[in-house]
Amino acid sequence: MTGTPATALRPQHPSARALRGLADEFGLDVRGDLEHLEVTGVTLSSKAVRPGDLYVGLPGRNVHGASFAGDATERGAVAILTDASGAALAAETAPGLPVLVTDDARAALGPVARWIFRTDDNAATLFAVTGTNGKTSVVYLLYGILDQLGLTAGLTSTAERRIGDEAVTSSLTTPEASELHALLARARELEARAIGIEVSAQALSRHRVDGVVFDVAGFTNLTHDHFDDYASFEEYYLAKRELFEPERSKRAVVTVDSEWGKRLASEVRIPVTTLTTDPEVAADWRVTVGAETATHTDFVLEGPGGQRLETRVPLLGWYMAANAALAIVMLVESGIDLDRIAHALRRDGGIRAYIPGRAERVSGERGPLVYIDYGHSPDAFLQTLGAIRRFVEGKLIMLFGADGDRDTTKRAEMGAIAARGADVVVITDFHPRTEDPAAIRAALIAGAREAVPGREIHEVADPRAAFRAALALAGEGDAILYAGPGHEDYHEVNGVKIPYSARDDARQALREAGWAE
Ligand SMILES: CC(=O)N[C@H]1[C@@H](OP(=O)(O)OP(=O)(O)OC[C@H]2O[C@@H](n3ccc(=O)[nH]c3=O)[C@H](O)[C@@H]2O)O[C@H](CO)[C@@H](O)[C@@H]1O[C@H](C)C(=O)N[C@@H](C)C(=O)N[C@H](CCC(=O)O)C(=O)O
Ligand SMILES: Nc1ncnc2c1ncn2[C@@H]1O[C@H](COP(=O)(O)OP(=O)(O)OP(=O)(O)O)[C@@H](O)[C@H]1O
Repeated sequence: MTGTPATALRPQHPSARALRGLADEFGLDVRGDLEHLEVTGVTLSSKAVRPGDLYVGLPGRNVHGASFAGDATERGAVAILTDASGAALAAETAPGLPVLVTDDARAALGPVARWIFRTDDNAATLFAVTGTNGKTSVVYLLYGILDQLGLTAGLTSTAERRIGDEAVTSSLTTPEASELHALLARARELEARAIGIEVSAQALSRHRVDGVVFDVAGFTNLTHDHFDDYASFEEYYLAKRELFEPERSKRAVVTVDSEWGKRLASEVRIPVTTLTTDPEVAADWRVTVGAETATHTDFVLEGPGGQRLETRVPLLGWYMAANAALAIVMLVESGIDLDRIAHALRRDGGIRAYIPGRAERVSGERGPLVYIDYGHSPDAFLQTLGAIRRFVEGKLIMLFGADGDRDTTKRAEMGAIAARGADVVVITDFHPRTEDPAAIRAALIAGAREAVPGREIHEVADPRAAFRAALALAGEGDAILYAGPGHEDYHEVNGVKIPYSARDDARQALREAGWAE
């Protein structure tokens, strides 16, 4: 893959630091003259280099970053930090560029970025959220509630990075460390009071949140996903548990609905508060889900010392109540009074939050309900289908595909869950990348047929045509769940990102069908 885009949030008034100071601070081996050189930023993508940056050349899966040292120099890099093999490459591609050498440049990136962007001076409360599903939702819920409390907030998610009104599109769920520290520095300039950060297992395994200590870390759940990166549930769990080490987070809020959550709560070495939606499970905080409708979910949150809050989240499904409750308990653990939160939510008639492409309703008042969702794991399918079933009495049609070049072991289960939970299944293409799309569809169909042999299944390769096929099968009182594309605006085939917004296309198809103006 390519590097991070040039559209990261970065400080607009960075203060320069002497490059010699950096070399001394980290005991780096120096090749070249650092005299009078100053550094104002750092990035690991040559394409994102700005004048005054340190370019960090990392060995990647595809290529060694140091081979782009020439590109970085042309864009104004003052030096390169890399490993020994990178130093040799840089000497060829950018002769004259000072080289700082370290054993493991990826591991050095976080602390180096922290030093350059001076993010040890950080006034914002930092929230981290991990888990297989619900991370994006929780950071948007944190952001929404903080806004209702009148506090300038920020977030980094799979969809976007945002500080107040300033936002850029994300390419990774968790930014690389240089991008993360740049964002924290920008947050300081904008006087943000709190930031919610989605932390993936891959980010923990790949040093992306190094150099940051979170005030409160939250855990949602752990279910089948990413078995291309982790060999087993155990490995995947251990990668996530890393977030709750004392070096990374000060306090934890753990949802203990799952066995993994219970185990995590028993293993962490930082103060931990627990939360559950399960009446059979003991926990510090309890969520009781009330009415679940097409537009909102009501819940009551009860905690230690008789603390109680009754509110509503403008999103679909019991799990959004669980996500909202996790966000609220994380805020309480950061020192905000539950009464203050309750007052703001009462004033506004509930939580105000918009989460792009998470069970987002694109249909209007007439015709079938249409939801576009980002769910791409078996458990996300199960939960979202279950949530829609609660209030839809008509036919439920599920449209989806599966990622190419990603965990292939989940495909049969995705097909099976769709066949069990929906009345009609429509299989289409979803980012086939370098795989044969027909083979991906076949694996999904095989899983669906094995689970429910008589289920009505349609196979339509093109997503636009597939959505129209699903719509043609639906009428008033029915619902379509289109899972996978969520907020995304492209479809990836053979390394090429073809523009495609499922949300825009679905709205267009609803107009064509006469269901919308
Ligand atoms: C496995 C993995 O995490 N790979 C990440 C890694 O790529 P890589 O090691 O293969 O890098 P490479 O393409 O060989 O390039 C090597 C170096 O050269 C640099 N380069 C490359 C080209 C160029 O023109 N200029 C340049 O500077 C790159 O920035 C990189 O530092 O470094 C790249 C630069 O930051 C990332 O874009 C890339 O993420 C890829 C796209 C990815 O798919 N990552 C997934 C697995 C991931 O991290 N997912 C999680 C979880 C998602 C979820 O929960 O669903 C996430 O947090 O996003
Ligand atoms: N608490 C939850 N439990 C189970 N499923 C959930 C939960 N929250 C959300 N989901 C499902 O997972 C989908 C993805 O949600 P969300 O984007 O918040 O998760 P995520 O952890 O950020 O995933 P990703 O890292 O892939 O972006 C939702 O659209 C919904 O189908």
